[in-house]
Amino acid sequence: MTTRAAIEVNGLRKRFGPAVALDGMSFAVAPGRITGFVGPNGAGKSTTMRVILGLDAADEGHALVGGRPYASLRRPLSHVGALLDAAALQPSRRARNHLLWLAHSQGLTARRVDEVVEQAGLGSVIRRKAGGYSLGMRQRLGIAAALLGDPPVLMLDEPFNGLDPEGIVWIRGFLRSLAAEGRAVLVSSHLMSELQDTAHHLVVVGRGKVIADAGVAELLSATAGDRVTLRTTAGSAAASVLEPAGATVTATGGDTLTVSGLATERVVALLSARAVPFSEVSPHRATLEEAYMELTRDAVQFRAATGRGEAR
Ligand SMILES: Nc1ncnc2c1ncn2[C@@H]1O[C@H](COP(=O)(O)OP(=O)(O)OP(=O)(O)O)[C@@H](O)[C@H]1O
Repeated sequence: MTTRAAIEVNGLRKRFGPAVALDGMSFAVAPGRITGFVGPNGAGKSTTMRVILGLDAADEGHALVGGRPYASLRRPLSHVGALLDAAALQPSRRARNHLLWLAHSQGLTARRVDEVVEQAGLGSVIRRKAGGYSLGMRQRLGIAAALLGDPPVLMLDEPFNGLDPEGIVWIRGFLRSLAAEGRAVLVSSHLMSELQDTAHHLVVVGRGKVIADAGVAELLSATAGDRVTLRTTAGSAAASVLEPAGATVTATGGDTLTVSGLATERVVALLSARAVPFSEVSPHRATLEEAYMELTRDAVQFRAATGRGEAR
């Protein structure tokens, strides 16, 4: 038996005039884990989320939440909670009233509002006007709103935006606890370092389609390849021993070199045999940032021009 995906996006295509926003976007989001949704500016992340929520219509393809189109969901907040634009608030309305209004529209109680306010850590400020909220507080308010209907699926567009370091630590733990409860959590972000410690799975997109759809651990090991990090004060001596043995040696800053083409043990053996001093030889550990840069190298729409190259 196959478990139905919490979100299914299938062959979405969408143009805005001449601009192709989505060009065959397809992926699935599983319950019980955090799926990072990452890609360069303009890759189509927000448009995809808007199509899933029925806020934009796709030209082709379809998106399902819990196996059904969003438009067919009765009381949608109990199926999917979303934070798309934290700034979209009525500034003169008190934050609690904003949540009460949403709750009543879905047949939910004021008690539920108080629960999500506590969950989002807004207890002390919830009676203030939303217009006076910092971006971080707005993000928390948006998350509280997304949780109102206790939905099995959560979709958050750039939820780390505007959060201070404490807020970032809070949201990482909070998202993990939501996934541990069995919910599907789709999070878009540019903060790859945050996703490294947060997401279980990544859907990497560029120019309106999926470039990679894989577990975080899998992506990291594929990026690390067979590279070895070597720390030595005798860089030239090390290169003259390792290169004839088939290695490619690249200086990566300070006394650190990256060696590719030889296994870690072989590097240690060769350097030791020729008495080349070193303080570290270890398998290269890729960061998610590196994996992302490699995957999106060809898909970036707006990267600073180098030399006489074009920006596009
Ligand atoms: N309402 C709109 N009208 C015209 N073009 C649009 C509209 N919404 C999105 N686009 C275009 O569609 C493409 C995808 O945009 P989208 O906002 O979905 O990307 P994104 O990955 O969310 O980017 P970012 O990380 O910058 O938020 C971009 O080229 C964008 O300019």
